[in-house]
Amino acid sequence: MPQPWSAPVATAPVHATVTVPGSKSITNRALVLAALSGGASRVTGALRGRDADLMTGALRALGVPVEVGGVGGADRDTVVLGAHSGLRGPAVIDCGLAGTVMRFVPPLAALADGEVRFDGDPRARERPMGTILGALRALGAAVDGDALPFTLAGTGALPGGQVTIDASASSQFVSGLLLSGAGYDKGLTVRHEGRPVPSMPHIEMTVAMLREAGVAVDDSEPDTWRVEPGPVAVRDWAVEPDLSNATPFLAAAAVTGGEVTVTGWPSTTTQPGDAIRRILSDMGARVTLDGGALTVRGAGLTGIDVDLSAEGELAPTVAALAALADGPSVLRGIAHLRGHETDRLAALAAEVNGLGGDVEETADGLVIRPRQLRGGPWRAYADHRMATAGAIVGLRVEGVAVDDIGTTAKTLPDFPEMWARMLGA
Ligand SMILES: O=C(O)C1=C[C@@H](OP(=O)(O)O)[C@@H](O)[C@H](O)C1
Ligand SMILES: C=C(OP(=O)(O)O)C(=O)O
Repeated sequence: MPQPWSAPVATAPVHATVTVPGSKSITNRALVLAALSGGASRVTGALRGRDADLMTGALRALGVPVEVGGVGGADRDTVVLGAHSGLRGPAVIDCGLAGTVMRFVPPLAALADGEVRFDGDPRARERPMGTILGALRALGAAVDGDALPFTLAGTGALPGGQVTIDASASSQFVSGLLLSGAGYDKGLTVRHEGRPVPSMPHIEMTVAMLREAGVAVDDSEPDTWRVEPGPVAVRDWAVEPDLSNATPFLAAAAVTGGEVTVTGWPSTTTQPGDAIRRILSDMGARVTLDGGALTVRGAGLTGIDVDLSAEGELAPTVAALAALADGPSVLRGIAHLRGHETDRLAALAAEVNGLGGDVEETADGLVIRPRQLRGGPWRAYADHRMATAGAIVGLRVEGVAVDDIGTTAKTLPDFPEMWARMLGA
């Protein structure tokens, strides 16, 4: 186990300008679509982090030529994909703990010729997979399990057609199927039946990027998505900064009464992280977006009653803010967080309460009553967002020690250095 990381306390209001790396969600969609196109393409502004490395590793394993860092490594945030004449096995895919790899690559591998074996981190074996593997079987694929590890025996083509799933545990079941659906003989119609699908902006991101790649998608009927069969256009992709990963830095302004600007904020986006503007403003911060610069000025911090079903990724940041606010908060609509990198509802409650807090789990969220917190250990549970939530709390509570800050490398590889720079260290 690495040494615990002593979260730095902000001894003064934080004033900083921060640039965050590329969006995990956009990077990994762009990589899948680029691989499906079969042509040579570039992804610029790409995330360089574990989840993106796992995705490039998966594509390479399936026979796609991939150069990370541009040709010859000259451009750090560029991924160059070479032309290829089809995906092929045998291959072994390491999904790590990346939802985007474990849910986006099997539908792609269903088009490969040969056997593809999938596995991941110990916790990845517990994350929900049965829905998407069942859907692939219904669409004609031979898959031998309902969770990691499993093997998919590809024949180079998939009949496709119509499938009904319950995607209430993860929007990634829908996104994963849609991303590769144009490659199936009959295309693909996915119908959702069950409790509401979480993280809908992520499905909108999938649909928008498919259309940008020339794929015809019909999403006019609620809970139904139709992807027509056809080619995926060969094109280059430019990745937006990761807005969810910007939120711990913006939170630093809110909890210290400081001012933090994040550069490159898109004026329109499908990223759910954009909702931090509304959330921080509802909690009392002043939020302005001016020419791509998003600035948060802290001015008191009130509690909030918020449904995060569309932007569950923000729950750890919002929970950390709420623990430091001056009134109680309720976070709702996030039962599906129990299937994330860790059970985030249990983890947030355990870690804040471990510092003397008062957090109660509900069926679909958290009730957070701010208390005077004391220093102590903060477990990250191999979850990048649990680690950054600990860092936020540590700005105001002396002696918070995050057991594994390195886990931020999933999507924010330089987090400790970025945090120190923000604090002027
Ligand atoms: O499609 C995506 O890129 C993602 C979808 C969401 O998953 P869930 O719907 O499982 O929450 C989100 O939480 C995850 O971080 C990324
Ligand atoms: C849930 C998350 O990740 P994953 O893509 O692994 O599902 C997340 O990043 O908050």
